[in-house]
Amino acid sequence: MRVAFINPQGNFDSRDSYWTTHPDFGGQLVYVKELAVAMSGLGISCDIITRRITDPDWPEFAGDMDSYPGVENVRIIRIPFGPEGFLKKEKLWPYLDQFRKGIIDFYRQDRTMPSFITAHYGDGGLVGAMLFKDTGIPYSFTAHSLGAQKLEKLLQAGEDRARLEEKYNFSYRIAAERIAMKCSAVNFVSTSMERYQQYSHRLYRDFVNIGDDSKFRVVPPGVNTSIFKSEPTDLDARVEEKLTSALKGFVEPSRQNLPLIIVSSRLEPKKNHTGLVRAFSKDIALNEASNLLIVVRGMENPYDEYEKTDDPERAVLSEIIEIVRRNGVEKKVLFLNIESQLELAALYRVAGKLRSIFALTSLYEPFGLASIEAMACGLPVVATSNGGPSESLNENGVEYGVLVDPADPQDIARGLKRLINCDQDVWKSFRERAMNRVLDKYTWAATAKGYLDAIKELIKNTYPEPEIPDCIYTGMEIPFIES
Ligand SMILES: O=c1ccn([C@@H]2O[C@H](COP(=O)(O)OP(=O)(O)O[C@H]3O[C@H](CO)[C@@H](O)[C@H](O)[C@H]3O)[C@@H](O)[C@H]2O)c(=O)[nH]1
Ligand SMILES: O=P(O)(O)OC[C@H]1O[C@](O)(CO)[C@@H](O)[C@@H]1O
Repeated sequence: MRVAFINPQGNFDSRDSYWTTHPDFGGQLVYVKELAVAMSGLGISCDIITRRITDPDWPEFAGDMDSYPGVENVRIIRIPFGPEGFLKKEKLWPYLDQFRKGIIDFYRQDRTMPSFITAHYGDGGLVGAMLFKDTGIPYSFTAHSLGAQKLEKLLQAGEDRARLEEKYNFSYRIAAERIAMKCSAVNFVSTSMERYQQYSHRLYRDFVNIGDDSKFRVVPPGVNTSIFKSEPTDLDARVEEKLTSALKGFVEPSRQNLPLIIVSSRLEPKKNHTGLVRAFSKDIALNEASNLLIVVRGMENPYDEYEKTDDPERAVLSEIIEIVRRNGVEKKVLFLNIESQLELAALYRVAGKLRSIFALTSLYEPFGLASIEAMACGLPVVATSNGGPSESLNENGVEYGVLVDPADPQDIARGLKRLINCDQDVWKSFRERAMNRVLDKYTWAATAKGYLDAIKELIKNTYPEPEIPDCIYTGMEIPFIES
């Protein structure tokens, strides 16, 4: 059986380039690669179909085809569409019909055809629906993140609706998501709260029935336990040196053995680095007892390198540095340039020796692979209560991590202090529970099986012609969606 994975954003290559260096290279890439690799291990031919990017700054995405070393049965197929050059995900909407045509041409020439399509994010979901209309091949929709929650939380944080539209094109995104979830054979969700809470948002209410069991499958994602594990690797010593030198550079000698609060997320406003930094900076008991380590990519000392700019990643960084300076905590907040998931995992293990913790205090987090990866390496986690962590860190009254309200700096500080100030035994029991939780519940092999069980069942069914508005083929006249 052949399964296609539709990801218009591009960004897949054999070396996982930029996974850590750009805000457009996030969890969806990790999810799709790991799922395809695990499914191929079950004998399925997997095609990751994505954008071909002709851009001297992004040479890794220029070829038609690619693959992962040592992995059979997974093809990365790149289809050119839109103008030349790298485009951020928010700018792809007008060109998706070209992508659809390119995919169909590819399969005609290749003389193969997928039996099933998995479509990812709103843009992939829209293309899945178009392909279904053209070919009758059923598709699943995996949202990864739905626009409504991101829009809502950014508005609550004080952002302006029209500015948000300009930057994120929410109207296109939400219209695409509505079509994607309506016409799919099934919607894969990472938690049942994603089904009942995220899909029940009023902006989706008329497009999907969350009470319809046949439309949803809860399939949790996984952690690559050959990378994220508690056993040390050869890399740990090098990362320990890197951490020690950063501590020496940023932090006073008397504070270099304090526990670290580690944050490692895309530098994106919804990840709420600023809320975390504010909470840390203002709570003296907290910042006397710990240092805050912010993982960055491609820069050694943001204190020297930052500047006021429109680039969103740099803008988040500028805000962080302003809060730190305003509160006089420069000697308690350090940055570390981490270049791969292997280094990230090593950092978590090495930091564990200082009794450190991991923080993910996003305004809204649909699932949050980052937190379960840190848990797999033995770090207790403090995470947002908005979204997936409320399910992954809590089940049947057992706490696998500490949940906090990301909109309330005092609550963030409370959650952090609970793990920073606790007895060694309490920290250890959080660590043990966290590691076991991941091994029991979050493996990519289980994710692949969950997808395949559903797919096998679905391809037996026949599907009605979907009602897809023709405007999706023509640059889309999408109404401005009010919040
Ligand atoms: O220095 C870094 C920092 C991050 N990552 C990776 O980037 C991924 C980040 O994923 P996640 O924490 O899930 O965040 P997003 O990028 O925002 O991913 C979206 O898609 C994910 C998969 O569906 C969901 O878990 C998220 O909630 C959703 O926001 C993780 O695998 C990290 O290991 C690195 O490789 N290196
Ligand atoms: O921040 P948003 O718009 O909710 O999008 C999350 C998505 O962004 C990415 O992180 C990068 O494009 C995807 O991997 C992920 O699915």
